[in-house]
Amino acid sequence: MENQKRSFCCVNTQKGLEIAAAWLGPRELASLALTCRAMTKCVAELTERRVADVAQGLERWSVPVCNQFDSCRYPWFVYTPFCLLSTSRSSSSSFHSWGNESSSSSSSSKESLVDNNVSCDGMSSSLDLNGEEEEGKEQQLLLEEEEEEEEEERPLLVMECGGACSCSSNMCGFRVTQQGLAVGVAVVRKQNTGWGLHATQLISKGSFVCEYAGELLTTREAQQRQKVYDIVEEAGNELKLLHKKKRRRCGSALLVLREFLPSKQACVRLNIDATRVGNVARFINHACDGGNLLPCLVRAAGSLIPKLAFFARRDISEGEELTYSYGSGYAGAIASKKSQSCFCGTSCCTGMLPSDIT
Ligand SMILES: C[S@@+](CC[C@H](N)C(=O)[O-])C[C@H]1O[C@@H](n2cnc3c(N)ncnc32)[C@H](O)[C@@H]1O
Repeated sequence: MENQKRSFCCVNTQKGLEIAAAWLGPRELASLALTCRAMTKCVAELTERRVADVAQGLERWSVPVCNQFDSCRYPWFVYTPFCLLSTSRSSSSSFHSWGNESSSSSSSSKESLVDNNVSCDGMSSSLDLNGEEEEGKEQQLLLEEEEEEEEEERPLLVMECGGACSCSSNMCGFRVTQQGLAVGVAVVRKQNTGWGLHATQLISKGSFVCEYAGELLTTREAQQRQKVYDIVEEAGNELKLLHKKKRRRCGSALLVLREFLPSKQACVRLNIDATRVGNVARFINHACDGGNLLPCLVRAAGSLIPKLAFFARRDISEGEELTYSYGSGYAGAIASKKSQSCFCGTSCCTGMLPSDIT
């Protein structure tokens, strides 16, 4: 298939040169031919590098791509291991415009956002120190505790050391989500769900997998972008219908993250768009049964903005697809105008993907 594409590209280049021959002199034509050949080589090399490592060398290990299903390449996006401010953000926007859920409660919720006085002592209460039992895994989640609270669907909040702590960022065991992707994964294409993220190693229960990295947007920006994604998707679908091709989703990856007060009232809303700038988490698909990943809010001491991190809900075997529930109460994809069918294949599948229509 790849050879076929390369020869198609060469034929096109040859045709282009034949057409150009009518307009250009022999010297100009020779230099154009050289440029074309160099560009073809460059594109081939770039494609090879993209397939060899989605993370482009920015993670501790490479993330290969596997597509044995069709000839589709994974969507182009800029890789970032961590969240970034939106590139389209105006400089006058303040942090607080990122998403307080209600304008009336703005002052109190702003205060609750800024939590700079968290000490290392406080952190151990929300984390399980497995160091005594298993060497090398200093920080794991107390999953048993989470299971007990599952009925309430309360988000798990993890506190980590950060800029406000005096500990060393390399040595501290309370910074597990701060080093990027923590396990071996591959991006794999499947028939109904498109690209997905699969484990390439055994991941033990409670281990940190990765964070959901992307551009941080204001709610207004997020809503505007989602409208554009919907239009693009609709146009793409119409084109495919016209050419009698199978529908293929554009796979926007805009996620709404909510932090709740103990009263269960949402106080912070973050919009993370991994569609154009993101990390491997943009490939994680939904599963109605909750999947094998547990999304958690992580707050680092001294950092104003919480992040969404995924931990293994149970032992995950090599080759298994990584999934979580988009409708887990505080992390969900922003709604498309049209509802999307779910193909998670679990016994409790509702048939539709959960979405956030706000
Ligand atoms: C964050 S992206 C996940 C990666 C995506 N599969 C891709 O190919 O880029 C979310 C999109 O994946 C698709 N998706 C995720 N989970 C799915 C599921 N269980 N069934 C069908 N489509 C799913 C939907 O199109 C959704 O809008």
